[in-house]
Amino acid sequence: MTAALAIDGLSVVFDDFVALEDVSLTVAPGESFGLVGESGSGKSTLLRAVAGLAPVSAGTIVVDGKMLGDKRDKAFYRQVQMVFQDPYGSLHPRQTVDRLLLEPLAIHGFDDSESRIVRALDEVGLGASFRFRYSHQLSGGQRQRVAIARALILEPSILLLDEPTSALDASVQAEVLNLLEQVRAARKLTFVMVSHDLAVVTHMCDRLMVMQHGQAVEQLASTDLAAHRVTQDYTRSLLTASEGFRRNG
Ligand SMILES: Nc1ncnc2c1ncn2[C@@H]1O[C@H](COP(=O)(O)OP(=O)(O)OP(=O)(O)O)[C@@H](O)[C@H]1O
Repeated sequence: MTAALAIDGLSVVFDDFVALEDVSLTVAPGESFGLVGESGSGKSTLLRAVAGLAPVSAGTIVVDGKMLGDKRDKAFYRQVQMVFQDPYGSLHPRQTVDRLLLEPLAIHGFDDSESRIVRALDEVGLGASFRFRYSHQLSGGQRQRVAIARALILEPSILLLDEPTSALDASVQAEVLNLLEQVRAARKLTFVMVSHDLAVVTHMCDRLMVMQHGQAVEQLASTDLAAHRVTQDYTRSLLTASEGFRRNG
């Protein structure tokens, strides 16, 4: 079976700082793959490199059998969409939800925008009453639903999710994670999801990669992480830290 995403020997260097070094991973179609690791370990850089937002210094990225070059074309963004952590920064505050959803449809030349916008709002649980509100009038959770609708409206097969709920309150976080799970199941999407929260990744992802200092420490199934079947000391220390946090928190 052709992998949804195959990364081989990927390195990203900013000036002389090595943010990613020789990272390889393969994600199957319909799989949900997590990236975990301490702050600065290169998780976002990996997603950004796939999306064409970080410079690839070495290695290859193949999406659905197609090797990506330096520039991403329009077809790539129909296939791969990214959802960022901060729904305040990623949506223009003075645009209506309608305008925000129309923009990608116009760029890609869709002529059935009316029905697509109605369907997208419904799919993310917002409904028609939100259509002509401005994004600055929405809560963080509602904004993130709009960001998800905007990502889904082009019917991508892969979503790159960079800490999609970590800017939200705990209860809203759970709602948005549930929404993401629902749309993944309904549309048979492939997810690559960054989170600093091991519980979120264990819950949402089939497999995950642990990263440290821009390198892959190990890859394992979420069930193995949950059962503490890990091989590397660094992964063990992440587990201990997250459990300590939970006990004290
Ligand atoms: N455009 C850039 N120019 C220079 N350095 C960068 C750039 N983007 C990222 N870095 C550096 O690369 C390293 C990895 O950053 P990255 O954002 O990928 O980490 P992360 O694991 O996602 O961390 P966090 O969980 O805090 O978001 C960091 O040291 C960061 O400062």
